[in-house]
Amino acid sequence: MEGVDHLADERKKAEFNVEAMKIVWAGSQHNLEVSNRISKLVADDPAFRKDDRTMLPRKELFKNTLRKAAYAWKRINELRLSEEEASKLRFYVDETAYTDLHWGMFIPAIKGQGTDEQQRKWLPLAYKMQIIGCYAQTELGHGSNVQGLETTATFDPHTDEFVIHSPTLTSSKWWPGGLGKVSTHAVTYARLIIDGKDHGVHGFIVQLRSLEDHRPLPGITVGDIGMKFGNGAYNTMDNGVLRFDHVRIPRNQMLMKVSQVTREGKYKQSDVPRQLVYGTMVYVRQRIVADASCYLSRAVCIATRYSAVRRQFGSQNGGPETQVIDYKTQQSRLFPLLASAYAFRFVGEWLEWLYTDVMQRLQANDFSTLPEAHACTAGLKSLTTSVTADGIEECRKLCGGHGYLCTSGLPELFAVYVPACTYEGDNIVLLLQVARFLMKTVSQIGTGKQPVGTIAYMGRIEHLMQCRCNVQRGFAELSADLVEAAVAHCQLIVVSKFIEKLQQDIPGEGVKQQLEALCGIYYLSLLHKHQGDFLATSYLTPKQSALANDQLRALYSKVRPNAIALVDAFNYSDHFLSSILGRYDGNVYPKLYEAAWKDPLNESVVPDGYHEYVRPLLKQQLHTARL
Ligand SMILES: CCCCCCCC/C=C\CCCCCCC/C=C/C(=O)SCCNC(=O)CCNC(=O)[C@H](O)C(C)(C)COP(=O)(O)OP(=O)(O)OC[C@H]1O[C@@H](n2cnc3c(N)ncnc32)[C@H](O)[C@@H]1OP(=O)(O)O
Ligand SMILES: Cc1cc2nc3c(=O)[nH]c(=O)nc-3n(C[C@H](O)[C@H](O)[C@H](O)COP(=O)(O)OP(=O)(O)OC[C@H]3O[C@@H](n4cnc5c(N)ncnc54)[C@H](O)[C@@H]3O)c2cc1C
Repeated sequence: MEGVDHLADERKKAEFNVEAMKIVWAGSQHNLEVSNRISKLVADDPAFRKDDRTMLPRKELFKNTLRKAAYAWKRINELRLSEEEASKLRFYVDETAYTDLHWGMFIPAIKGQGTDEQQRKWLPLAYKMQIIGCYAQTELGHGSNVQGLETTATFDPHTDEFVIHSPTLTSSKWWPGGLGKVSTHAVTYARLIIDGKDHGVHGFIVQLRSLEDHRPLPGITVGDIGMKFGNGAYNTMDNGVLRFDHVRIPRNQMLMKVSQVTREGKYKQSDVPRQLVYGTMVYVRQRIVADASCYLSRAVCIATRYSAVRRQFGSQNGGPETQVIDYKTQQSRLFPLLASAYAFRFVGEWLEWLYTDVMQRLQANDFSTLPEAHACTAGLKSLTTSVTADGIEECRKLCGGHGYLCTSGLPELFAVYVPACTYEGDNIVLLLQVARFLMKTVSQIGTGKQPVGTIAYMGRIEHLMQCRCNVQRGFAELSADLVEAAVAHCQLIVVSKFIEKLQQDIPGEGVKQQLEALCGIYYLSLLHKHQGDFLATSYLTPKQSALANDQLRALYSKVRPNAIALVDAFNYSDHFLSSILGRYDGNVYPKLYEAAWKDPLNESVVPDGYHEYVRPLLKQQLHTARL
């Protein structure tokens, strides 16, 4: 029935102020107001339609993305949107595009690694989109091992230029988003060679395409790497391949904040750590953590609403069947994900603060917190993206068969999100970085250095103080266990930031109580999952473990009546969710039925191909049957 809220009874059960929770989720009243305004702007504009995305062939899909990106840019300028509003617009348009890399990596790379003079030259062009850039680091042969990149940038003192070259097939740049078909420029990572000496990997601004006719410049071979996983999804992006054949660029196009090459060909290093060349990745990892809660909450919103609509079994005396959300098994799969969405929101806020703090310290030449910032961004990126990708898939299963339909919104959400486990650093490779940081900390505790920040707790673990460890010895052999330790460390950060959030003043009737329940679900479900480890190490007795499980079940019951309101607090419009199962009004069945008839396959009653391929079979069967 149109206009009826099928979830109204569920909404009436809420024991807290949903509007106040919306503010907590958004971060502030101001953020909520901006979100509401921009979300409506996008939802009301037919140019941002996206319900046909999974059905479009690649070329059409890609052209459509170009159209949307250009239109978004036009609206940003017409409406004079601020950076914050423009970023929200990108969020609600909800279509991965070359612009993500231009704004999200190309510009930050120039800002982070370019000198003031380089920034003055390149940033105004990039801000006005008079040049469009990408981040060309990964190659066919190497992604994780950045120091293994093969592209060379050889200094030519006669012409004061670098010669950028791809010496092997495996040195071809491979994967950069926006590179395939759109970017005019790339921040390109290459080995700096001066006078035959290899100075390692550095960033260079290289023009790829003519600003007149968009054709590749001499010496450049560039194109798209082909279709990726899923329909729609990440195929709106032109991930590219790029080869250089002795391409010359002026010396001043090497990004020279961290190290410089003089006119005479002298290599000079600033006082800053060389790891700052990796700074763009730290920035983006932090952004990815902030985004994880958005993707997870979106899937959880769909699965929670549908679980309240869907009924199976349990009818008493001809009454309605049981809502599947009332099954404890459904709750034990769904509610920890709901709790994780909130937990990731708060840890994302904290990581943004940490990143800002580190950047301010770097300005003042204080590099002391850089290793911790690297470990936190790498580890939390790994943890939150893995849980989110698995969580989206779990939400699909929680929606039964209908979750497998594209109109549920979940298949595309999974396909567009799952590469986050790989890009910006493979999740295992990043956890190994955290493990290395933890082992270094242990070795420093042995020398009497007190750990601070997110590793302060290690100073309170008695037996660690007796440990003497060499970071390399046994590291590879024990790496699988060390990765588990790294995950546990990151989970501890998430839990502690959730608890810190609860220590703040949180207005709104019942809001804090709901967050306390979710926080409990978050850490108790982790404890439940890893109870074998806790029991084996005697951190818990079997009795405590059983009590914790009882408490967890009690919290599921506490959250149950509030579940719909807790996902309403994410404040997602139907346009943004793009899911029949997750509709705000819960009017699922008529809409599923209606949508089926819109599938192109149903445009004709007899399908194309029937006469060539089906009818001959049927005729043959008829003939056999007569025999
Ligand atoms: C129009 C409207 C507006 C629109 C607005 C849009 C805004 C969008 C905003 C954001 C969206 C962003 C979109 C994202 C899309 C993502 C697309 C994907 C991009 C990519 O994938 S780019 C490529 C990423 N590649 C990687 O991540 C590679 C992974 N590998 C590495 O990072 C490293 O090589 C390593 C960490 C594995 C290191 O290996 P190795 O041991 O060889 O290390 P070394 O190089 O020798 O260094 C050792 C030393 O350095 C420390 N270290 C390492 N990394 C860092 C770091 N990043 N920062 C600080 N320190 C670092 C390491 O710990 C060692 O230290 P110690 O010697 O132990 O002390
Ligand atoms: C959708 C998408 C977009 C991307 N966009 C960009 C972009 O814009 N710009 C760009 O430069 N790059 C981009 N990339 C590339 C991306 O950054 C790399 O794919 C990523 O860093 C992983 O590197 P790899 O492919 O070399 O994986 P590999 O390192 O080859 O990983 C293969 C396997 O080996 C394991 N492994 C690797 N090293 C170790 C180790 N030391 N110890 C234990 N196990 C290990 C990994 O865990 C993994 O299981 C993108 C990738 C994708 C999928």
